[in-house]
Amino acid sequence: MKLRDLFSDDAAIEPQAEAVDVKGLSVDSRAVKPGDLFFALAGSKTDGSRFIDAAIQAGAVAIAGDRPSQAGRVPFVVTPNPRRALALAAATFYPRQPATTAAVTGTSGKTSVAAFTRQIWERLGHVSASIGTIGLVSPKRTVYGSLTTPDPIALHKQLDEITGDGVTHLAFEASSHGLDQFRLDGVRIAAGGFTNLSRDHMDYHPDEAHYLAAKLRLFRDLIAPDGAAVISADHDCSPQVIEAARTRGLRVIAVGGNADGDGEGIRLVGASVEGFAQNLALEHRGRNYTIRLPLVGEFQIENALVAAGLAIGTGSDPSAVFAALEHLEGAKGRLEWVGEHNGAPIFVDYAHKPDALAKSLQALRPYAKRKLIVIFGAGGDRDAGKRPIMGAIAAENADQVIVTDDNPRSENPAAIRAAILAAAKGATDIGDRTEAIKAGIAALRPGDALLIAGKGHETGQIVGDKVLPFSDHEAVAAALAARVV
Ligand SMILES: CC(=O)N[C@H]1[C@@H](OP(=O)(O)OP(=O)(O)OC[C@H]2O[C@@H](n3ccc(=O)[nH]c3=O)[C@H](O)[C@@H]2O)O[C@H](CO)[C@@H](O)[C@@H]1O[C@H](C)C(=O)N[C@@H](C)C(=O)N[C@H](CCC(=O)O)C(=O)O
Ligand SMILES: Nc1ncnc2c1ncn2[C@@H]1O[C@H](COP(=O)(O)OP(=O)(O)OP(=O)(O)O)[C@@H](O)[C@H]1O
Ligand SMILES: N[C@H](CCC[C@H](N)C(=O)O)C(=O)O
Ligand SMILES: [Mg+2]
Repeated sequence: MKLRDLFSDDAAIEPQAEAVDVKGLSVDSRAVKPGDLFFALAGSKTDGSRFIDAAIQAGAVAIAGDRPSQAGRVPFVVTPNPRRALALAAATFYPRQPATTAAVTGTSGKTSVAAFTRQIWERLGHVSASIGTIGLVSPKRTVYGSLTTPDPIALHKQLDEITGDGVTHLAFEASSHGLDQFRLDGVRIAAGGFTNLSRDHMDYHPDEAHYLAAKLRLFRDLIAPDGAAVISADHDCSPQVIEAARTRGLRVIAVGGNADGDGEGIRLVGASVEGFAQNLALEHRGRNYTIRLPLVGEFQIENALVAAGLAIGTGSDPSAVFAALEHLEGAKGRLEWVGEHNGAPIFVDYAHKPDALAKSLQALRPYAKRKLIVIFGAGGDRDAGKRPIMGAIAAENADQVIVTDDNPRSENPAAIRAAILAAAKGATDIGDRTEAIKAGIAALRPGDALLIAGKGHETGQIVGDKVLPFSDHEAVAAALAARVV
């Protein structure tokens, strides 16, 4: 592809460089291949412009960045926002995208909403995929991904491939990092969803306002002008998100108890727990629906309604969409029942931030007639401020707390646990997660319930720079099978 064709008019390209043939795109000098266009990006740890020489040495035929460089040996494209230019170039270079794409943002629930939206579309007969924290899930390929919102090159390569596979419908997660770093600016988004907002990623965003502003980019800048915005209406921040969507002229579908059931909204009229399912009464366009949602956890109602809204907002028939909710399966490790001991259920959940931990403990309270036990930790090299907050939430919402390790990374694991324990009176400290799980299960008596929080679908324990194989699912299965409990 010609260099000129990869940029919009705001990029300055010397006329003699316009026809340079670009064979690939790269943002990492260590991954540059001959023929690549290298984007020099200012990052959080270093600055890509320091690696321009290395990129040229590796075969880069052109460089793009916001400051002209002395590199001189290959053409340099000056563009005011290189990260956004990269996203648009990636969309041009890998041109195919599923015809219908929905994105979801919010502090919690993105992975679940993306999975639910894919399942609803699938049931309605569309070839569907989802991309996010648990990777790419599509009929022809399932690929683990390390980022919630992949970088634009990986993202558009994947969109192009799955479209070639026949995928027509895609739901994907828009993380605040992804939005802030313009990773998804090249995607044609027909509908965007918003779940909720609470403390997260305070190691990246300077404050909550910056965090919310990143999320609002989905509605302010990215959804197609004739697209839909599906917004959970039950939070303090909901009016602000709805306002942003209305200002853009998007079709707003509010969902939840505060939504308007007479019109576009999906109103939650009532909900009751029945075993491991919930019965919902809904109203949409003045019609009433009764649904059995086969999922544990009040928060899954919000996720299911946002997913339903995304399907309706992209043209699916409401009654078929609501009927599909009766078949939803939770995403792996999201308040997932993984076994029982002495008749007490054991759940694995990905709650690794304060609000999620509170919500999942509250969701399990109805299943613990006696004691609710929780095992959790906090990641190293991540927001340290959340540790005591999570400790206090566990102490308040559970009857027995075991603090353990969850990806200590470069930090001292005992120090992370100590920060949690300081706010969790009476908690037990068991660093080794396998031992903690054994102890939690051994403590179970009839009428109890156990929550193992923080790792969800993860299959490794990150200690230092090593990823040691570990899964909560396997640790539970091993403890139950070995009858050590
Ligand atoms: C903090 C963050 O978001 N970092 C992301 C960002 O890296 P960066 O640009 O800040 O990297 P940097 O190390 O400062 O380097 C700057 C530039 O120099 C380049 N470089 C660097 C060294 C070298 O030798 N040569 C070279 O060319 C780098 O490739 C980069 O382009 O852009 C990179 C490319 O897109 C991402 O891989 C990287 O994600 C890192 C690995 C990461 O851990 N991100 C996490 C925090 C993240 O994005 N999480 C969110 C949210 C999770 C959730 O809530 O679910 C996600 O979407 O996954
Ligand atoms: N709507 C919700 N409200 C509050 N908590 C939720 C909600 N949905 C999920 N959770 C909690 O958050 C955890 C993560 O859920 P999920 O993976 O769907 O969200 P996410 O936004 O993708 O999270 P992440 O950013 O970590 O990938 C769940 O295991 C549960 O504890
Ligand atoms: N068990 C994990 C969760 C990480 C979730 C990820 N989305 C992030 O915060 O970057 C940890 O704390 O290491
Ligand atoms: Mg996710």
